[in-house]
Amino acid sequence: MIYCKSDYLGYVYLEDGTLLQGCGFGAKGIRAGEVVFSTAMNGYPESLTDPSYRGQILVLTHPLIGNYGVPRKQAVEGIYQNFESDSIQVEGLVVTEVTEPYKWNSERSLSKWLSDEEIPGVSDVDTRAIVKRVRTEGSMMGIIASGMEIDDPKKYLQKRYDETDFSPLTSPKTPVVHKGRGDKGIVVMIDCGTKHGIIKGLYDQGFTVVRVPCWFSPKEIMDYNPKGIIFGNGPGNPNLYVNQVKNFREILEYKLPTMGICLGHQLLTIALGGKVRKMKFGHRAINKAVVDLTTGEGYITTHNHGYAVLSKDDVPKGMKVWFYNPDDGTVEGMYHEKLPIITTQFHPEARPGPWDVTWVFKKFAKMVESNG
Ligand SMILES: NC(=O)CC[C@H](N)C(=O)O
Repeated sequence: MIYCKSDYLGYVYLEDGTLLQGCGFGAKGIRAGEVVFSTAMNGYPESLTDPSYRGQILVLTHPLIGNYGVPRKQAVEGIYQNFESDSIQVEGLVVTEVTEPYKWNSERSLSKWLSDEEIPGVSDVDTRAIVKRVRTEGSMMGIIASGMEIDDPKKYLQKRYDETDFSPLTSPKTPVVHKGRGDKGIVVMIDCGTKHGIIKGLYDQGFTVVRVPCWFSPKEIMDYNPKGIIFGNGPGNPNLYVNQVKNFREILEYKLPTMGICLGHQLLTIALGGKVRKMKFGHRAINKAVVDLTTGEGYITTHNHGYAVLSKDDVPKGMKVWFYNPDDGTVEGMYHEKLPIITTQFHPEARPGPWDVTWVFKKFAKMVESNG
């Protein structure tokens, strides 16, 4: 019998039959999801609240998680400065060891935060064993159980991650306006589950950012008379966003300066006739290298994606590869030959990673400026 600080056990079950026993922490409960891992050593408040993690059980490879606790939410013009959305988005969290916080601005412990938001956590399992399975077999469904036993795994694994549309859970129901400090005008962000870091990146350029629901029609979007359009990040399989892709095609006809980030990069690829496919286990980290093909420069960037434009063969006509990942050749950004369209698969807003590529927002602002 293992000793658990929490006094209750926890389990992680992988769809290939692997069962790990550890300790439960956070809320008692049982949830299913796609099992994914991130190698980020810090930034768990940002990662856990990133809506792109909806439907996923997150395994963190760094062995000590929780050291700096959970800060109080701070917002400027409705934009969170230290969280990516209102609440925890992951289905569950798996770590090696969960620690008590030692930081002046910590409001509560990681464990308390998970309890408050009814999210189960499991600690004291060999996270390397899980990562090795996922790396060799590919991403798979799994179950996390905290303070509960998994009676019949099949019961929980009916709903498949790849076939589920999570955007109704992560997109705002009505438009949200973040009034800018400058006079750069309005940009509309089509929000299927965006990170607040992206809104901040645009706001810092002086724009008023209007976030609209992911299913808004081109007319409803154009009624704002936007100076630019942003397709943000979001959860799930991009190939399920059929209606949005149809709308995007229509919006592209207006030839406005357009930027796609992560899911937005994928949806723009599909809208323009390219292909987005599932990766074996994805990129989730804050230290992924990308190379800018226009300058030859390399950058260290934040990633969270399980799908991608896998090679230049999948790039749509008219688009050029802008960035690629030197480890596996994934296309990590594109630009249009003639139209003002740029995309990045990585996260230029960085949070919680390095700020090497925040200049992408400046580039977008310049595109808007020169479009008049
Ligand atoms: N961060 C994102 O926007 C992720 C996009 C998509 N859900 C993927 O996993 O590839």
